[in-house]
Order: sequence, then structure tokens, then C-alpha cells
Amino acid sequence: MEDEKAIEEAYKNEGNIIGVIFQDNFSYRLRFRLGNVPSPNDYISSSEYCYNYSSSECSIPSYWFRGFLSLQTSIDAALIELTTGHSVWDEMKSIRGIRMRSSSVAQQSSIEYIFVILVLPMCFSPFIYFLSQNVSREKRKLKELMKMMGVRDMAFWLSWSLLYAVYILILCSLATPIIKYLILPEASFFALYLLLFLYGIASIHFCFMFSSLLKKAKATSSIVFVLTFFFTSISVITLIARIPAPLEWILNLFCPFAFGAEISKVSLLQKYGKHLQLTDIVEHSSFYSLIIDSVLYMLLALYFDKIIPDKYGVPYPPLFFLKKSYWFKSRSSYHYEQSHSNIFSDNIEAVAPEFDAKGSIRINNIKKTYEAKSMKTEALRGLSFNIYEGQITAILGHSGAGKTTLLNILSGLSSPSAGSANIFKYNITKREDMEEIRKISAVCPQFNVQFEYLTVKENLKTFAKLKGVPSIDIENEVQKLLTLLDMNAIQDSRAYCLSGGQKRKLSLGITLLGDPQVLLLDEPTTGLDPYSRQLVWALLNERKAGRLILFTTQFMDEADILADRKAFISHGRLKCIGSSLFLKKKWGIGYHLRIQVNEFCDAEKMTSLVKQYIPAAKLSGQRESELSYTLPLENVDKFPALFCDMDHETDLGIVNYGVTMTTLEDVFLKLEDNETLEEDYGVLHREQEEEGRYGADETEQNLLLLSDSGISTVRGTELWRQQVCAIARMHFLQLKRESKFWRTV
Ligand SMILES: Nc1ncnc2c1ncn2[C@@H]1O[C@H](COP(=O)(O)OP(=O)(O)OP(=O)(O)O)[C@@H](O)[C@H]1O
Repeated sequence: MEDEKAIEEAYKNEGNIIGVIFQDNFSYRLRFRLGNVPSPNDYISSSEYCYNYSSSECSIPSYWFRGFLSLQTSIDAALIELTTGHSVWDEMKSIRGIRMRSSSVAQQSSIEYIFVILVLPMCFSPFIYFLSQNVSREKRKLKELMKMMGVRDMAFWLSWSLLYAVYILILCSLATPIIKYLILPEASFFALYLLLFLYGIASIHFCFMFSSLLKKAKATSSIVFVLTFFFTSISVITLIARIPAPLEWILNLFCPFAFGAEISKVSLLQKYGKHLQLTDIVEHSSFYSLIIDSVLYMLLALYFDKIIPDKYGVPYPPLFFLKKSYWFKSRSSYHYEQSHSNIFSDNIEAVAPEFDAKGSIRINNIKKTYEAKSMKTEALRGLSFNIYEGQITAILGHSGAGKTTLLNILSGLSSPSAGSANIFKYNITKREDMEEIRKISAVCPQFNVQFEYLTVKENLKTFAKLKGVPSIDIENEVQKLLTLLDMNAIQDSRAYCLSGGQKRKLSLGITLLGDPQVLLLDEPTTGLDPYSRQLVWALLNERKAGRLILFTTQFMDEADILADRKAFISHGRLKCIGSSLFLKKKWGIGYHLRIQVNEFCDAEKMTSLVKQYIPAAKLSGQRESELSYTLPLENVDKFPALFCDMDHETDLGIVNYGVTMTTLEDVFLKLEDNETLEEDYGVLHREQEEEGRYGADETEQNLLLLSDSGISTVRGTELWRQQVCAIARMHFLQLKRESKFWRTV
């Protein structure tokens, strides 16, 4: 033909024509009918189907089968023979088509999967968002307190994990059919279900890890969301290109990547006729990656929890797990040194020798300094004193004196800056000892501890389980406490509906569960009505035998009535410690004489009358209708004559009068700087409450019931199982009742 155009014309008219166009002696072009050779676009788009050359959709072999290669080799053989004079036809016959390995290329059809792969790993995001909010909030509120009740870290996390695993199971049941129907119709339902479930569990633990690390609910949920989105986006690359194996291993440590990559792998294989089956999941590394990720995240959650504590708690050093003492608990050798600087001072009443032989809390030169920004607060400045078994000890002091700080240190909620304390033979500064202390002690912090969405009874039951009360005794124990604290009428009310005083009683009830040997109570009766206060006093009095009870209070009358020994703390230092009698004798100002007078009273005349009998009397207060005098203790024999005279002097303007003994308040006021004190100490109760009005007989009977029970607690794996189940159940009830959760899901 004349030229290439003529070939094209002939092709249009006759159809079955192949063109060979020579540009010079050796260069030529072959022109085949479309369909007998693949177009470049076909090559790319269909390469994914060409794992098997017989596939009808694979157009690459048409080079071979439709004559292109035969013609090309024939022309080449002819050119070689013409140029060299040597025939190569035999060699040409031995040419074979061999499929070479090639790097994967982007497929047009993969674009539709990108959307699915981006969306699928995010399917748990709303749930995970809610979870991170919930876990961080609850953890901050309750975890350290649960730890104080002997709940192990692992039990806390495992209980959350168990509960959310149930929710993940439900979500997977909904999501798997949708995924199967929309993108992986041939895949095994159970294999897909398992993949989604493992991803769900890994996501939960991923969230746990960040809530341990970041502590704040909002930060946790935001970071988890951003990371999930980021690693999901990266996983899309696996649709397009092969990632180097070491990088893939590293990326697989992030569960959204491991899951996204697995989905893209499965969807690609599906095109080659290989469908995800339950029997071959062993060949899929992502399944293992998700399991490894779950375990790793849980371990990291535990680790971060130990080295970065919440508001309360004592941090472990970062390499604590390398220390032998962490894994092998050494037997505590009782070593105790007390600084004697103020133990034998005049301000400390010596106790009877039999108490010295008993168990005790020995506080030795404890100091605590809070450092915040540039502020330094010395809350405790070297406290040393002993608290004995069989006695109730009250800690008194103005607001900010350091009472709560001391209790927090003794209960392991914070660590002392210097000094130490021993509770029985255990040292509070040793972590392994602290675990033993937690087993025998109970703390009632200044704030209320309870699960808001549980009823009073459910709260008590849950905490009884956490404390290891045997299942068989729980109902009995809870019922007794409900009766003793007069909470039967509110036993089915949810905690968030209770009044401040009722919540306080519940917190106290929770503390008393399991009959602990050491009770550390921070203002246990704040907000209680007088009747309830007396119930609590009676309960503590009944329990003090064989137990160490330490409480703080702002009420002098409470300390006077309830405590055998009172320790006064002021600005972080011990001022004095002893019985009421000792303190009143030492710092007492004698008696108070209060005279109510009318407008005709002449104060000077009245004072001279009093001084006539008791020269050392002092006018301590003068108001319009009242005159107050302090009368020395030793002048008590002069009182009858004075009172007799006052009764007969009708023109002095006396309406009535009364005399009271020194109160603890007087001691307190004397010990403190009066002016500052009046500013700080607004809660002082000037009047002694009229005591003893509750039905003592009835209460005593109840108390006997309780003290006779001698509750023994379960230990070891049984306790562990009981704790995990109890917390998981509590979370379940709480979530069930929180309508917000269901809206989120
Ligand atoms: N976390 C903290 N950071 C900084 N300072 C603190 C912290 N906790 C307590 N303090 C300071 O330590 C001092 C003692 O506080 P603490 O709570 O022990 O007093 P308190 O005697 O229990 O008072 P209250 O009777 O009012 O409860 C106070 O000056 C307080 O401001």
C-alpha cells in the first residue's frame, strides 16, 4: 500500500487487515485491529484479574494468542537472517511466555473500596467516644478509692473490658451483615464477625491506654478519634502499593491500620476468587496483630496508671517493673524509729502500758509539702504521735490544719514528703506494705463515694463484693448496715437522688462493710442530722474493741463524746494529744459563769459581787443581756455561797444564770490564736448538743448482731473473680440507666 492512511482506509472497508509500517530497514510498527491487542488502559485496569491467564477478563495474553507476538518474531527473524545471513527460525520456535512478578498497580475499581476502608474502621467511633468519656470520668472519680478497697488495677480494667466486649458483640452482629452484603458477599460471616470483634476489643483497649495516659476525658476522646482516622487513612495505601514489611509491622501496632489493611487485603483477594474463610484466618497476620495490640494496649494502660497517677495515688518509678521487689514481695520486717522530739513532751498524755503492747499507728515525723506553680504549702511540718488499737482517736484542728492530708497519707492516697508511719507492722511508704494495709483498712474520704446510678442497696452490695465479703454473707451484712444506719426507707433510692446527709451515711456504710480492722474517717458525720450522728457514734463505739479508729471532725462535742484521745493539729504541727480530762485540765480555763441580766443590771456591781467570793474571777464577756465570767477550777467550793447570794440579790437585775465546765472548744480556742481562729473556724458549735435521745436499747441490739458476725473476707482468685464481676455489673447497671449511652450507640 502507498502509505499508512491507505492501510487505515482498507481496514475500514475490509476489516481483517494487519498493518506493518517500516520507518527504515529495521524499525517498523505493527497495527492490529482493536480487540486483538489490549489497549494500555486495559492493561492497567485488568491486571488484577490476570493472576490466571485463562480468565475471560484478562486481556494481556491477547498479545500472545491473537498473532501480535508471532508476527513480530517472524519479522524480527527475517530481518536478522537478511542482515547476518544466519537463520534464527529454530530459536524463535522455543520462545515461551512467562508471567513475571510485578509490583501491584492501582486498579480503577479500588477507588470504590477506599471509601469503605475509610468508613469501616470508624464504625465504632461514636461508641469509643462515649466509652472514653465514661472511662476517664469514672476512673478519675473511683479508681483510687476502689484500689483502697483492695480492688486490683487489672480487675478494674478487665471489668470495663468485659462489659464493653458485650456491647461490641452486639454492634458486630449489626455491622457484619451490612459489610457482608455491601462489599464482601462471598466472605465467611463468622470470619468477618471475628475480625470486627477483635478490632472492637483492640479499640476499647486503645482507648483505655489513652485514658490512662492523658487522664482527661475530652483529650482522650479527641486523640483516640484523630489517631483512628489517621491510621485508617494510612491503611488505604495498602490498596495501592505494597508497604515494606518492617514498616507494616510497626503500623500494625495501631489497630485502625491493622484492621483497615486487612479489609483492603480481603477485598483485593476477593477479586482473585479467594474469599475470607474462617478456616484460613491463621494465614492472615492482621488477626494476630489485633490480638497482640489488645494485650499491648491493656499492659500499657496498667503501666501508665502506675507511673502517672490521678489526683490521688502515689506514682511508681518508670522502671518499677525491673525491680525484684515489685515481683517478689519480701516479708515486711518490722522496723520502727520514732522521733522522740515531741512524743514525750508535756503536751502528750501518756497512755496506759497495756495500750503500748497493742497494735497501733505510729506516725513518725511526717511532713508534706504541696508545690503548685510558684506556691509552696507546708501542710504537715513533722507530725509524730501514736494511735492505739481499742481507742477512738479524733484529729481536731482549724480548716487547713492538715487533717485531711494526714488521713490521705495514712490511706495511701498521697505520699509524705518526708517521714513515715507504721500501721501495725506495715510501713506506709513501702508499696508492698501499702497493699497489705489496704486489705485491713477502710477509708471514708471527705467527699462521698458511691455509684450514682445504683440504689443504696445495690451500692452496698457492689462494694461488699469488692471488699471480698463472701457472697453468702453479703445480703445479711448489707441488711444489718441498712438497719444500723437507719437507711431501710431509702434502700431502693438511687444515690444521685439522696440528700447530702443520706449520701454521707451511705459512704460511711460502704466504709464499714467487711468489718475492717483500721478505720480512717474524714469528717464522717458532716451533714448528718443529730439522730444519725448518734447512730454513727454508737456504731463506732461498739466497734472500737480490737480496732484502730481515727477520725477528723470539726465538731468539738463529737470529739468530746466519741473519742478516747484527741489530737489537736495546728498549721501542720501537733499541739497536744490526750483524753478530754487531760486537755481540759491542762488548757482549761475552769468554769464559765453566764448570767442573763435585764436593763436594770449594773455590771460593775455584779462583778464586785462575783469577785467578793472568787477574787480570781474574770469578766470574759459583756453583752447587753449577758455577762460571762471565767472561774478558776480550784474555787469550786466557793460556788454555793456565791449562787446563794445571787439568788437573794433581787435588785441586781439577774434574770437567770448557769455555770458550765471548760469545753474542748475552750481548749481549742486557747491553743489557737483567737483572732485568726474566729475568722477560720466558722463551724464551731458553741452549745453542747443535748445528747442521748435515740433508742439506745434498739441500737445496741443491732450492734450486737453486727459485731457477732465476725465477717471473714474471701481472698486470692475468688476475690479477683468477685471484684471483676461486681465492677462489670455495676458499670452495666450504670450504663443501662444512663439514657445518654443508648442515644450515643
Ligand atoms: N492538692 C493540694 N495542693 C496544694 N495545697 C493543698 C492541697 N491539698 C491541701 N493543700 C493545702 O494543705 C493545707 C492542709 O489542707 P488539709 O486539706 O489537710 O486541711 P484540713 O485540716 O483537712 O482542712 P478542712 O478541715 O477544711 O478539711 C491547706 O493549706 C491546703 O490549702
